[in-house]
Amino acid sequence: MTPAARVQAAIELLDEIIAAARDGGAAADTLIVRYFKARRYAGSKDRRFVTDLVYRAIRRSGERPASGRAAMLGLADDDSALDELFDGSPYGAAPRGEGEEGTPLTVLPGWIRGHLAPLIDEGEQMALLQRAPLDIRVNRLKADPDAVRAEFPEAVAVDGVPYALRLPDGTKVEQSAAYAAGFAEVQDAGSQVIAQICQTRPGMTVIDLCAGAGGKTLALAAAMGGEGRIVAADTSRARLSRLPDRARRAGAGNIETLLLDIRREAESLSPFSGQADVVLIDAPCSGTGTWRRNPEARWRLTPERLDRLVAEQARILDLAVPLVKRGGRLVYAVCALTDAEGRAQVDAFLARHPDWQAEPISTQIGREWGQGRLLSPAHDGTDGFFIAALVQG
Ligand SMILES: C[S@@+](CC[C@H](N)C(=O)[O-])C[C@H]1O[C@@H](n2cnc3c(N)ncnc32)[C@H](O)[C@@H]1O
Repeated sequence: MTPAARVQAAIELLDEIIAAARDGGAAADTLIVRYFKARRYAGSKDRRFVTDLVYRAIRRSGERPASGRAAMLGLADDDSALDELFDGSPYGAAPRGEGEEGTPLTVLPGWIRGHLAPLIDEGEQMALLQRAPLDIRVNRLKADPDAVRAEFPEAVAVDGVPYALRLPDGTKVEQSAAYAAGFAEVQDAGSQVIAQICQTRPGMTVIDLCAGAGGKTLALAAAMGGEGRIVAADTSRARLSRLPDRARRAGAGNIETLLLDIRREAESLSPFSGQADVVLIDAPCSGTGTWRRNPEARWRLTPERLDRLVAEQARILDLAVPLVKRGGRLVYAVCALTDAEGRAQVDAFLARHPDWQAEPISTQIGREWGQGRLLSPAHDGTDGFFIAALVQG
């Protein structure tokens, strides 16, 4: 493909990604794979070049662009070599029209700013344009950090997160011997902090109520040394079905999965009433804290969707209450930086359940925020999270 044809391909792909974001269609990664499957003439260099252009254009557009062409022209505004490729050559992008404007550089959709925790000021918001680091968690069920570090000599430790290692961007973790042997999992250091805050110990009964594919379940299992019981529950069969294989690879033999029927969760959970030493709610959320990793997700969130998520989080929190045994803890986490999902959500929970209180969280990561802690990309170098530990008074 000529350089100009690559620009045109990026424009076409961005058109598809914009439409999918607007209409709830497939994710950008999926659309990119499909696009190149149907265009076998594109070589690996073409694919890399086009994909890089697409993600650079997505990253600099907090607001959903009007079109793929507008998004690419916006990118070309800051890159004269790219601008010259709008040359009208065969298969290439048409030259810029008189007064034709590109999408302006924005970090976030305008409406979300007023919803973010005030700690996430404009300076902190800029960090959401950067690329996220690549972290792994050493699986202490099978390996020790020194052995894993020997396989990744450029890894650096993450302060306050004992089993986390930060790797150079592009490290092929999933092709490493350490990964194949179950010695390491890819996991953001902030996610590892959530598991730490759960303070799970061998012999406990633990319910991971929104377990997904089990990223945090596996970290909880590692802290339990394989002793005790972990129930990994979720309403998504697709996500939950990935957990048994991951658990086997990690050597975690004490995890059971529980598929929940949405709105009938209480029925399936009733056998665990008053049983759990720890319930973790890693709730469905806006994902604002992970927008560095999923920049296109900024185009999918709407005020209405945010309201629905907040209501669902409150419902799940209330579902968890009867499961926690006397003296047990409920850990609530969202990878979100909005107050409605974090600080205000927990305040509302405590108002609904006056016999519950928040426990101080002892970790050097993050900042105290309301009755919990806020981790942010700018302050902590992790994904953004709000976390609270709740106990019955
Ligand atoms: C943030 S994700 C969990 C990620 C997971 N804990 C991990 O570490 O990889 C939120 C999960 O909540 C699940 N979920 C949504 N509504 C739920 C409900 N009512 N009960 C349980 N799980 C629910 C979603 O299917 C999704 O997997």
